[in-house]
Amino acid sequence: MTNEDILRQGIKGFGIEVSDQVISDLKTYREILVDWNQKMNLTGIEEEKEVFIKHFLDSISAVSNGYIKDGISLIDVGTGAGFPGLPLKICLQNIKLTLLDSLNKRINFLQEVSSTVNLKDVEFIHGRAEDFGKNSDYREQYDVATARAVAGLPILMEFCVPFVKVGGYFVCLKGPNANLELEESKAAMDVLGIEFVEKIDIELPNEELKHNILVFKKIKNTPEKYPRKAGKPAKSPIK
Ligand SMILES: C[S@@+](CC[C@H](N)C(=O)[O-])C[C@H]1O[C@@H](n2cnc3c(N)ncnc32)[C@H](O)[C@@H]1O
Repeated sequence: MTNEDILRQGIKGFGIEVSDQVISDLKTYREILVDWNQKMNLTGIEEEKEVFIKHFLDSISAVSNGYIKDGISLIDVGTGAGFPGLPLKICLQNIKLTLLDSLNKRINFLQEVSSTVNLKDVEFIHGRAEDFGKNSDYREQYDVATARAVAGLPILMEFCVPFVKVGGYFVCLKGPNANLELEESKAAMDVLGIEFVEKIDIELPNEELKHNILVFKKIKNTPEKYPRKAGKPAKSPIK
């Protein structure tokens, strides 16, 4: 199977129609990623097949069970080189996407990819989740918040949940320790106003490591006190 076949079939396996344009846009994304990675640290992997599976298919797997779909508003917190937000947007072009990261160089990269592949309705924010989660233009404005590889779960909840509307979802991509992290996050869930919905096991082609998606539903408004000031959630996670 060619790398392109792996990508195409993988996306179809998550229930998404794949046009030639989507494949071509993802290939362009990888080329810009490899190019900019020579000048700044964006990713540890560059090889085409690895990027397709570990970055693109892993990101797109977040559509599983339908919480992320065309037309919703989504904020990707600590998006780095755009994962999972940007591959999701390339596949589902009517998502209203906000990409947030505290490193400005990464934001410049994301703008370059988005304009090259002609994405509409993407907002780029250079800043910390703790600051923007207090800003009324962003607070409780999103159908879904996502995050991958940003922080331990209780910290991540404090970063992400303030952005989600009541009735919306926090969809979090996690590795093999998801169950343990979930156990450690009970207090944060209570305080921030979410309930656990489900853990989805994800299988990716040629991948031995288990990936999980944890889904939480927002059931009440997050108290004004949260998120606490920048640095505080990581220093003393809610317990
Ligand atoms: C390990 S990278 C992961 C990037 C991407 N989500 C991925 O899966 O490849 C973590 C990213 O989170 C960002 N980050 C960490 N803490 C943050 C915060 N409090 N607010 C915003 N971004 C943050 C970092 O700048 C970095 O780009």
